[in-house]
Amino acid sequence: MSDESTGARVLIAEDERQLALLLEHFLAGRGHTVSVVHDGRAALDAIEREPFDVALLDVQMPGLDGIAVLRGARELPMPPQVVVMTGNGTIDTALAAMQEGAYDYVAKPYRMAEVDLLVRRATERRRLERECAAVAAAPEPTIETRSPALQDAVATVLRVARSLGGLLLSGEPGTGRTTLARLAHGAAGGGPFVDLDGAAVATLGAAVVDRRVGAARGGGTLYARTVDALRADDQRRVAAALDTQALRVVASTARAPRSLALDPALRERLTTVVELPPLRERAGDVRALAESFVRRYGGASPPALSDAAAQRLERHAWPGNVAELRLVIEGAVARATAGVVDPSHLALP
Ligand SMILES: Nc1ncnc2c1ncn2[C@@H]1O[C@H](COP(=O)(O)OP(=O)(O)OP(=O)(O)O)[C@@H](O)[C@H]1O
Repeated sequence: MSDESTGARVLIAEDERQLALLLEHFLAGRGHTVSVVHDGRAALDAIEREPFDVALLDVQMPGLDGIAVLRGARELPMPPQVVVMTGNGTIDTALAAMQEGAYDYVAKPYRMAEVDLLVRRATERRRLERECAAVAAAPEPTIETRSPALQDAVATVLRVARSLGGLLLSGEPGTGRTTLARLAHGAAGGGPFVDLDGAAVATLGAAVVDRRVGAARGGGTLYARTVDALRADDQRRVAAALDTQALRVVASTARAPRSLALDPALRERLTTVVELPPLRERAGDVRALAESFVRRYGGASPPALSDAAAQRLERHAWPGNVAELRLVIEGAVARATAGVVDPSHLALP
């Protein structure tokens, strides 16, 4: 990792070659290690290959634009801090980029001193982020549940986690598929956890599949979320990797296994199938999870969950499952007065 004294690893993605050259010279002169690419696809490739601290992305580039590169980068476990360079002075693109997780933006024409300051600040942010990630990596992902069906699902996942091979998690969004995939990975102990979002491959390009599969080699876990959105040939690539590379594939889908149309090569290699029941079918879980989230978000002296609020929560259908419940409780805790969460604090339809 770079710090102030050794400089940062900086990627410049800029299609105006003269400008890219100027930036490169300037930043190298400030002690940074600089790589330059001239289009979005090359930028994303570079970010996937090398752990840059900061990426300066031009918004308008051939192929993928800066925002698409930013999106792709944000999928990686430790993305660089992104500074977006807007060409036409429109603030809208810059704001959109910030919403997508960019660190900051700079409008052309800019002064080199501005870029210098931004790169230094972004590097500092990146250093802090790394330190936080190291701490956050410690707590185990947890599934709290009183539902026998979900308890069985967790037990099955833990049982098969140590062996390499394929696991299919079927459940509505927010039921804990990602959490279970991480649990399986943690139980297996070791190797990287690599996220491949089937729904994002269309934007990121098919090469991303090979790269993510490659990254999970050697005992790692490939989490193929929304696996049914992968094209058939990409599904076959994942299937082939299961035969030839030492990795674990955890695939997830919102579809029920019987209505899931997968390429047969992949389907037959996902030998363990686990169904996660939706929250509305898990008696007792709504209240127990709500109380757990109140404690989690309530700080030093968390409010109490009133009976009326618990009953209101239990009447809701939870289309977004636990993820939705978590957000509702987070908001309610912030709004709670007099140490009690009551129905008026719940933002429910
Ligand atoms: N049974 C559970 N106990 C505690 N926390 C849970 C449980 N199920 C889910 N969560 C939490 O709810 C949130 C959503 O879970 P998760 O991301 O695993 O769901 P998902 O099915 O992968 O949904 P998505 O694909 O939309 O992310 C996470 O913050 C997770 O920690």
